[in-house]
Amino acid sequence: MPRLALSEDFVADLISLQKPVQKEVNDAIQMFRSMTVPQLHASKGMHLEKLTGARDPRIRTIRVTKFYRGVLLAPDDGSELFTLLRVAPHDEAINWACKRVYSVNGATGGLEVRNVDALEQMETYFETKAVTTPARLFEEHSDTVLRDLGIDDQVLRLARVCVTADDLSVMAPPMMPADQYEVLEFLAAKYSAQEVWEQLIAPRGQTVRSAEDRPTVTLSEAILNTPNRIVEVTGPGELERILSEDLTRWRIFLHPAQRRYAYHPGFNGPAQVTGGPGTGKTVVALHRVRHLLRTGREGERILLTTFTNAMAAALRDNLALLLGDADAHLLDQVEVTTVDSLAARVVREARGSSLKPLSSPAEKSAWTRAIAREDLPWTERFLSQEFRNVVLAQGLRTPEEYLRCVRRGRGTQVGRVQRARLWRVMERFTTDLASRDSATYTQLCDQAAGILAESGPRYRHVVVDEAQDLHPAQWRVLRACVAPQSDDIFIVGDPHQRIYDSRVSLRSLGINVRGRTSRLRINYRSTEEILRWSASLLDGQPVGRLGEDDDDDGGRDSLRGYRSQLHGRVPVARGYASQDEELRALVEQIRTWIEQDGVKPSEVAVCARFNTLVDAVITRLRRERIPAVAVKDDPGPDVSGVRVATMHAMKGLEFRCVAVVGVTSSVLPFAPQVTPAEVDSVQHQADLLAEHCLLFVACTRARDALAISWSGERSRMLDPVAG
Ligand SMILES: Nc1ncnc2c1ncn2[C@@H]1O[C@H](COP(=O)(O)OP(=O)(O)OP(=O)(O)O)[C@@H](O)[C@H]1O
Repeated sequence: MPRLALSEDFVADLISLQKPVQKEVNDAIQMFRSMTVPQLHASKGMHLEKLTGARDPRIRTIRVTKFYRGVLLAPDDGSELFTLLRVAPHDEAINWACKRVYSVNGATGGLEVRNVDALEQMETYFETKAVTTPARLFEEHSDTVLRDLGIDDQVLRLARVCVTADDLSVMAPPMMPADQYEVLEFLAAKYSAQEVWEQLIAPRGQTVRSAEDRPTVTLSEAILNTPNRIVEVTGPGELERILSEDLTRWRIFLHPAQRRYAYHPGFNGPAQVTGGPGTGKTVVALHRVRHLLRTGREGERILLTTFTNAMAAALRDNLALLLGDADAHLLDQVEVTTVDSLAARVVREARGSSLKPLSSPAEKSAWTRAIAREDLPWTERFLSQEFRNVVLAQGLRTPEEYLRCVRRGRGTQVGRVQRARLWRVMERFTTDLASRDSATYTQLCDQAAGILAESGPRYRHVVVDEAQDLHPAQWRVLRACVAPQSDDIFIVGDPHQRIYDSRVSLRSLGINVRGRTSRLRINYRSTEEILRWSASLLDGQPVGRLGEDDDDDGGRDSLRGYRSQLHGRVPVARGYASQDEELRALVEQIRTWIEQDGVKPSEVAVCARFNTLVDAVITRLRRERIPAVAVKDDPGPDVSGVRVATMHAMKGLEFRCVAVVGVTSSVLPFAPQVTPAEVDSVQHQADLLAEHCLLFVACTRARDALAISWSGERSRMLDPVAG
């Protein structure tokens, strides 16, 4: 019987087909699998055909419907493993198939494809273009070094005529083989050959450094070496699972960098994956949960946390999708929640009744009460930050501890006498709240961490999404939930998306990820144009590493090597004389997206800094007969209408088109949110950075199109992009 594998491109084609055609494809595949190889070749129905003019002699087509053809790679290594490469209308399939050549990457041993016709044209073009330029992009690397990294003859010739990184990007996949392109991209970004080896080749299991010494890899071995782009159909239910209607690519094909951590056989302690927006960190977290469930013991419990209840609901749905029917019974072993909800429950169970979490305005009033009748030099904001960022962050319990502590992350000096006064005010604040059966969320976490530390761990594994915004008290809850052991905590997050004021030294909290960290660099969500544009909003901003505050080595994170393989329009940034004009232009923009570009209203989002503008946008859109809904009302996926939200509420979401409105100097940065430098210079920097990150988060939600606007004076935060 022939064996069958499906390529990523085939799966993408299949997803885009109408249901009846999908069914016909499914039927054809079933028929294919039920025949022997000789029957297959003889079958009139299948019409397995060699193509005249195909550049790769192993390429065949089969008949799927009257109009559609499947493109196959037939084995030439004595195996019976066929790979379905595409399914497309007849002419398109033939045209595509004739130009492709499949080969085995010399370093990764994976199967790769190129558009050989297009690359040959590029060779002629760049050879002529480069004649007058002696300096070449890869001149510091010898042919041997490039070959050892998997670069083959044709790609080597092309690499030698590249003068700039832009020359290389013209030949991005699907034109150039993806693994080889990635190597060249890293070298062009000034990674050394050694770093490229360590980051791209060694993780694929290659141990032999020299290309000359490596054994030959057969076609079927190469197919099985490419789980990031090809999946073999194994058991009888497997095909149905792959073809199921909820099919999405992230469930099947992981980038090697994603797979390496998601399916790591076992970390000897906490592990961490970072990466810019859209690099698939949540996807990795979900696959890690699946791996832990499949390899763990029966009944072992897993805690999967994220930042908001809406995100927890989405994570739960996606986990159920990933597990599918086959592993659905494992879902009961996973609790998906926010750390705050978990903490509130732990406290409620311990007290026998719940504490009411305090809203921000109620907290401000409580501080006002605590300082009433005293002539103190501190504002409510200063007190609230001191309580949250020093007392609760360090879990201080007594005035003596507070007197002795190092006030990490605070830029003001506070002497002994002042500390004693501050402690009294904070004590009054907590007593007042306790008498009202109320507490801030951070207090709840602080209490829950204490309760859990005494009662002992409750889970075998903890997996944390959106880790960048967790407060030390929340980390203590997580640390106490699971005993220190192998695979105890798996963390994913992006310090460039830190929009709440939480600086943490994970090491000091007993979560040491040293030697078990990885970074993702390919963005699967947005176009390269949106990515570059958004990343430059953070140019020069001092973004610290995830989980390291200034007391660690204070190193900086960076978006180096962060990129997308998708391309589209450059974002538009435009100012207007009045808000009315700005909203009129917004309506026009949304109409263009929906009516001309065919985008569904629910795939369009508008976001603003505050709810007042969110409400104004909704009213305006509805007045113009464009359906609009507020994200905070939690519209399900079936509700139509443009999504409108504050920038904070955009965290973790994604849309095809995003408009960010009201980006004026008065709201970004928002002065009341930024501690004046003279009050606390360290806090000032942290607050300003959070404002920059907020705009960055909003912009990086866009997949295909991004429009930014303002009325009146433009925010200075747009200076790097708007000229
Ligand atoms: N291997 C993959 N193949 C195809 N699509 C992927 C892959 N990994 C992630 N994606 C898609 O990329 C998008 C972003 O993924 P995800 O939300 O996991 O990224 P993230 O890094 O958590 O993003 P953010 O930090 O911006 O919230 C999603 O649409 C996801 O389905």
